[in-house]
Amino acid sequence: MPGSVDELGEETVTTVALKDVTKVFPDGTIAVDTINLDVNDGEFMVLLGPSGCGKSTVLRMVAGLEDPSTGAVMLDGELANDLPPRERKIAMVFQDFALYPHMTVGDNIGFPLRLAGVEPAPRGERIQDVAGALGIGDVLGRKPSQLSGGQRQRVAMGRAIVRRPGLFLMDEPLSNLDSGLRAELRAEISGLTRELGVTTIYVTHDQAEALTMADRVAIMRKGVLQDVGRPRCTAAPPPSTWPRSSAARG
Ligand SMILES: Nc1ncnc2c1ncn2[C@@H]1O[C@H](COP(=O)(O)OP(=O)(O)OP(=O)(O)O)[C@@H](O)[C@H]1O
Repeated sequence: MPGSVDELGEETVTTVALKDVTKVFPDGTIAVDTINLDVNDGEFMVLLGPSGCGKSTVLRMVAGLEDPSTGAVMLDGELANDLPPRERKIAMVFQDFALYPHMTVGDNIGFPLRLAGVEPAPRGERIQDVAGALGIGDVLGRKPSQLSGGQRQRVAMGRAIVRRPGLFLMDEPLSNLDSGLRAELRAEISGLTRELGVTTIYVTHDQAEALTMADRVAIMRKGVLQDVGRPRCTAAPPPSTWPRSSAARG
């Protein structure tokens, strides 16, 4: 099944399926144990669990930064286990986002477009659009060192979405920010990804973050997927009250 086509005419990925995916590191650590998970087109899926439960390893396998030991990573219905990261057409934002310090904000955001050979005029327009949507349109001429932490994180997001990816992976992107800013950016991220219709997998250990942002939450513990479900619309319930699937383990 083909993915969608981005505005540069390239195919992008919009669905992910993990089939019996296990990751055992060379030292014997079982980081991920027989996980099955489908992420649908346009869905905001949150992977939630305590530190060390294997969330990042799942994300890294989807990105192609780790190979599964066994099982299949499917992108748009096709086996992607052997596909190198840059051929996966996926955008990523990590906790330790790295901006290019010598470039302005505008050049940082526009860098993926420059690499793709997009002409300066349409590139500038697209940078303006993305920066406007992220509320950083007035700092495009600054260097990253002249920005606040929240602004830097917005630039990293802008750089990731500027090519309108079909799939967006985020690993604890807000964990270095203070709580007020985290709440603000949470709303922005979920609003923006929905507006763009981009399929998103978002990793966090923060339950409030998961419940406020997710279409569905996948709860992990000790490498095992314990449950997948929709957060309630009303006040956030504690995890113990969540309906448990018959397949739940551990
Ligand atoms: N390269 C590696 N070699 C050996 N063990 C590893 C390696 N990378 C991760 N692990 C182990 O795999 C397990 C899962 O790690 P992972 O980073 O996926 O967890 P996490 O849920 O994302 O944690 P955190 O929220 O702290 O980032 C942990 O026990 C970790 O120590």
